[in-house]
Amino acid sequence: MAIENNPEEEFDTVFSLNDSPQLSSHSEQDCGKARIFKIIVIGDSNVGKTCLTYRFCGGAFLTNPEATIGVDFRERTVELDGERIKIQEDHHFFLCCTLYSANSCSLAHTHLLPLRCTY
Ligand SMILES: Nc1nc2c(ncn2[C@@H]2O[C@H](COP(=O)(O)OP(=O)(O)OP(=O)(O)O)[C@@H](O)[C@H]2O)c(=O)[nH]1
Repeated sequence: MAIENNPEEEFDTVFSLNDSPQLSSHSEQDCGKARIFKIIVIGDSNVGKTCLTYRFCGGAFLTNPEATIGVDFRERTVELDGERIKIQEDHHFFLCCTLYSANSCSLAHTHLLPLRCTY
């Protein structure tokens, strides 16, 4: 069973360079303790990638999202079976375009791609 963060205390997120630095509360101390899982979220523009990841990492729905240019990055630490696990999430619009052209398939929904796990 996963124990979720208290969003107000442990919401780790890194927004794009244009956003306020006060929103980031990433702790360097956490990096060495938790196993890290990286996830890529891809999908067409305006399908809800930003809101989905913000909701997962921040515990709240983003009411006024702006279009993401390039890549957005957030992370969240959860406790699973007594182990601290850090989930790092990138969401990409450009990668989606690349996959869309390569596969000639529709990416009308948000997709989650597990990338790798590091210690
Ligand atoms: N009704 C509804 N609207 C949603 C939901 N998730 C996101 N939206 C709306 O969909 C629009 C796009 O959401 P974003 O999260 O910015 O979408 P995105 O895929 O990150 O868009 P890009 O940054 O352009 O790639 C916004 O107006 C959101 O308010 C949802 O679950 N339900």
